[in-house]
Amino acid sequence: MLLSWTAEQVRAAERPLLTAGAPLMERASFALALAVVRILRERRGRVRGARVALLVGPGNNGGDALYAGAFLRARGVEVTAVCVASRLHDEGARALVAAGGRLLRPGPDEPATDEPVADEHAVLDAALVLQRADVVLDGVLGTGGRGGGLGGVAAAVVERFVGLVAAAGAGPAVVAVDVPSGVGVDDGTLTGTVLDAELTVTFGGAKPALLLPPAAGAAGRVEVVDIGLDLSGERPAVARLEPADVAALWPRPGTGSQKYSRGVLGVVAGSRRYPGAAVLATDAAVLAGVGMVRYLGAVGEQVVAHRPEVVLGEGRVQAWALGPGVPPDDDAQRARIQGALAGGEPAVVDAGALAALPERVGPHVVLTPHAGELATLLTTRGVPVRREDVEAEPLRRAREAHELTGATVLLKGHVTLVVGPDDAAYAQADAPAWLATAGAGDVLAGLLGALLAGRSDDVHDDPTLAAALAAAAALVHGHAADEASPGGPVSALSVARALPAAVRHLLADPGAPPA
Ligand SMILES: NC(=O)C1=CN([C@@H]2O[C@H](COP(=O)(O)OP(=O)(O)OC[C@H]3O[C@@H](n4cnc5c(N)ncnc54)[C@H](O)[C@@H]3O)[C@@H](O)[C@H]2O)[C@@H](O)CC1
Ligand SMILES: Nc1ncnc2c1ncn2[C@@H]1O[C@H](COP(=O)(O)OP(=O)(O)O)[C@@H](O)[C@H]1O
Ligand SMILES: [K+]
Repeated sequence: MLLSWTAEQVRAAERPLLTAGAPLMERASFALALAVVRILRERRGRVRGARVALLVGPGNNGGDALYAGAFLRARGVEVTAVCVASRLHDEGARALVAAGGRLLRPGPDEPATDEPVADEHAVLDAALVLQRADVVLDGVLGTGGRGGGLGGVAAAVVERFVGLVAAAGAGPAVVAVDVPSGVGVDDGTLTGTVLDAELTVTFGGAKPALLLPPAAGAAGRVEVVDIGLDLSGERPAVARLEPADVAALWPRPGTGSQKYSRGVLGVVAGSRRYPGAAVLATDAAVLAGVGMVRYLGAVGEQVVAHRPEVVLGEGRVQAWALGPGVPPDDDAQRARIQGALAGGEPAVVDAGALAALPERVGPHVVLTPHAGELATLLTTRGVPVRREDVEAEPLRRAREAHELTGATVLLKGHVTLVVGPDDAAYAQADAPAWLATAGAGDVLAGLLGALLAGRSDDVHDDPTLAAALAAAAALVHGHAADEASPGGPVSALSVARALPAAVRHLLADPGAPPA
């Protein structure tokens, strides 16, 4: 599991070590320099003679970059620090200069003020230094940053540099120091000017912005460096499940299992207008490995024609998947959905079922909206927001929906967020963008329903488990998309079809990357 901690948690964990004189910045900057060396070897074979440019802000984040620069000088790298703040980490700057590095000061401003930049030529010179480098280290702001993007000379230099790279069609590798400078470190917001990185080297533990959309998109690959912080007593702010976690959560049949003990999933989905949603949700549930699927709705014949394993009509179930392909004016399905939710079994509430949600439910109910549906849900409950507002602050909006409804909330997107009780939050980035295709959400509803049915007793005992199961379903969904068509387009049906292999691979070797 990849865990992240807030800036305050990390600072608190650093304090006793700094008091004891632990060389945290040396550890951080040395690891950072090694990451740069690896990239230089990959990019140009040789380290000696390479060019590295540092974007340096006023605090310790800039200090990390400067010390890393001094290490790189010792390996024969040409290092230029572009200092974009009036203050500078003095010892770091001295170390770099002593090692033969160069300091460039394109302007006097602070990193995020709106003051006009005095000298356009100096900005262009600095941007050219960055463009001509093999690697650029972004050390303007770290956990001391207040979000909202860069300003002043930092923004001017970064914008100019990005323009030069776009015009040239290629540029240096950008490595963010701890976080991409200017992101909302704790909430993952991304506004204003932020330099996109291909790698973020982060210290002590990941920060929420590295996992959360939209900021995570600017972070690239994330490498966590252990600098000796003890965060074991802290509750992580945001977690990301990895394959081994999913293997531990997935229900496996034993020799004594029979179909009822493995769990029965009730599916209320589809309509004459949208029969495909019922087919996809039931298909996914069967293929995810549930004991039995019961279908309730108007298109049972089509469901059974496609999946003869499915049983039609009412009966006992251990969990529900509700809502795919159910239009708002379908009174019969709406009544079934409300009846199902009244029964207290774990349930997935998707698409058309979101409008039938009672005022309050428990966390054993998992809502699976996309951003537009979450905006509608919040708006109907007195928080008027638009889809763009949800996309700008997905964690905050998903939390609001959890607080207003009591449900576990899975917010779909390129990164799928799950929030549950006790501030639990997961951010899963397992899906290729090809998965953004009609019907993919219906597959997720069936798949998650199957998982809830298989672990229904455990969810009854501890409803907070639903959040981890929802995150696990998002991971499996993404792996199934990769399995269906590695690196290429997928149809929702092919994703459902790939579920048995995706689950098999995760259970057999959870350490292996997706196909
Ligand atoms: N504390 C430690 O011992 C360690 C810290 N480390 C590094 O130190 C970083 C944190 O350093 P700092 O606390 O010095 O903070 P930063 O270097 O992130 O920021 C420096 C200062 O910039 C100013 N600032 C922030 N946002 C601004 C804005 N929008 N406009 C203008 N000014 C703004 C603030 O006054 C802030 O203190 C971490 O991200 C990490 O890179 C690492 O060296 C590991 C050890
Ligand atoms: N850019 C993206 N990259 C990866 N996965 C995505 C992206 N956009 C959407 N998805 C995933 O695709 C699925 C789409 O679901 P949904 O919006 O409900 O579509 P539908 O209702 O057509 O099934 C979700 O699981 C979502 O997380
Ligand atoms: K940074």
